[in-house]
Amino acid sequence: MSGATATDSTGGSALTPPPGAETPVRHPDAPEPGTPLGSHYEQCFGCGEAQSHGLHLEARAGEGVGVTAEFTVRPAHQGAPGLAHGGVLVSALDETLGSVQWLLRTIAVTGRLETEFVRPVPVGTTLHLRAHCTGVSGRKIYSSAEGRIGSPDGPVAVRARAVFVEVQLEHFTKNGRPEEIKAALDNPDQHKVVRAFEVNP
Ligand SMILES: CCCCCCCC/C=C\CCCCCCCC(=O)SCCNC(=O)CCNC(=O)[C@H](O)C(C)(C)COP(=O)(O)OP(=O)(O)OC[C@H]1O[C@@H](n2cnc3c(N)ncnc32)[C@H](O)[C@@H]1OP(=O)(O)O
Repeated sequence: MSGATATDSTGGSALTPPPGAETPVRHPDAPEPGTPLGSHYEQCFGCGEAQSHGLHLEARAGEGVGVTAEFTVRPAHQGAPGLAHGGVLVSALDETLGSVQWLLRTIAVTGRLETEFVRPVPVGTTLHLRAHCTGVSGRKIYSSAEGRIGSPDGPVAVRARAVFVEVQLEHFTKNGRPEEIKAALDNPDQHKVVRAFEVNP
């Protein structure tokens, strides 16, 4: 197997766009670079402003099909004493990579996500994240991300690559728990988000 490219059940290279993948195109109505993207769902663990247990990650539109985000590691995020839990860092990367959909105006969920932990991230650190789309192939959206310590030019602490798979709104209405689905559909702000993704609720 030496030198072979890792493959998966999809038959292709897992995390890099396959030959013939389309170059991602920023949607003409995507928010201007620097615009805060807000939350796609107020109870989201990654970005929800009403989620008291969440990461409260704040993402902004970047250049091209990219985003930037900040996440500050709090004591509740520890794995080892004084250091961020790896799974929490993966969540922050997942959320940042997911935010790229705002620029494509597509709803997609994480299919695969690979993370490289380059350095430990102490509690109190603000992680400066950026992510961009690297290719689109059918319903598969390929993207990559990195997180830097303390500033956008700080040392790299984490890197990730992912494949998101485009879904319809029914993905959530059919699979989610009825009480949260109802509350979300009753919330006018949620409808605005869905419209921003060009999906009919
Ligand atoms: C009520 C109101 C709600 C409002 C909400 C609206 C706003 C929301 C906005 C944005 C939401 C984003 C939320 C962000 C949160 C952060 C991101 C997360 O953490 S998401 C959670 C973790 N992920 C999952 O829970 C996925 C669980 N998995 C699945 O549901 C399925 O497996 C899914 C959808 C990923 C694929 O299932 P299939 O049946 O649709 O897929 P098939 O038709 O077989 O494949 C389509 C293509 O995708 C590839 N594919 C399928 N699964 C793949 C995978 N796991 N990895 C890579 N490729 C995969 C296949 O090979 C195929 O490719 P070929 O067309 O043949 O080239």
